[in-house]
Amino acid sequence: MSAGERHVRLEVAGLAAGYRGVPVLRDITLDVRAGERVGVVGRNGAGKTTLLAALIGIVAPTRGTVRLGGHDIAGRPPYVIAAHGLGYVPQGRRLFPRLTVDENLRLAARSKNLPTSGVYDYFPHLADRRHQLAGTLSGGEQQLAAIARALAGDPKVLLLDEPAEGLSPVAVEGLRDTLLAISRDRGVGLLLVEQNTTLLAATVERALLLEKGSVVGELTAEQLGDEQSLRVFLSV
Ligand SMILES: Nc1ncnc2c1ncn2[C@@H]1O[C@H](COP(=O)(O)OP(=O)(O)OP(=O)(O)O)[C@@H](O)[C@H]1O
Repeated sequence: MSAGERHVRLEVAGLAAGYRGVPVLRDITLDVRAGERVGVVGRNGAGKTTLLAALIGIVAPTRGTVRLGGHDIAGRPPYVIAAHGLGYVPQGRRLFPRLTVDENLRLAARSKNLPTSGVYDYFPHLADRRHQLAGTLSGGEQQLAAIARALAGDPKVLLLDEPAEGLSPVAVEGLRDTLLAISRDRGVGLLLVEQNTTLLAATVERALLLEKGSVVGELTAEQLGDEQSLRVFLSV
């Protein structure tokens, strides 16, 4: 890997997408630098999940460009986009419940022939449970396993869809520490869709405000630290 590839930036311009001809994303432009932690906030139905789905190739963009490390990946199949270095932690985790933690990770690592061992450095608790069926883990453990699985594919930028959903405050703290460590140590950029204001405020450096499929503003770290005004933006 060249030094350039280690510092991969996600650049999105004029992205539009929808479902069966109904537009949802209208004109999305955003940028995530190497190691940068960016949030995406917005009310229910604003298009947050659709944005991540369009970036990873699950929903086909109808317009715009998505560049990762200079490669245009818009509209490519998800496995090609993942191979370029975009990782995805979907809402609801979507682990294979009847496979072990380790089997889940090895599936993700296989396409790149990567070892999974280094990933466990960030998840010592999971290392102890690597031979346990993923479906038998607690909610917090499953969330960490879903992130570990994405990390096993060696992403340069990681998309996360509401990882704090359903987690206890203690589990959210663990999640925060893990995300900060991944971004700091590996230079992985994060694009975090999240309604949990505690996790957002503690994790991201800025957040894009999505409304009706467009980015209408940006919240600074200072605004993110003010949970009360953040709740107003999210109307939660
Ligand atoms: N599979 C789908 N088929 C058709 N329409 C969809 C589909 N998924 C989402 N939509 C519609 O797209 C719009 C944006 O939904 P999306 O799930 O991206 O929003 P969101 O901001 O992630 O919302 P939430 O916070 O509730 O998860 C909504 O109007 C939704 O009804």
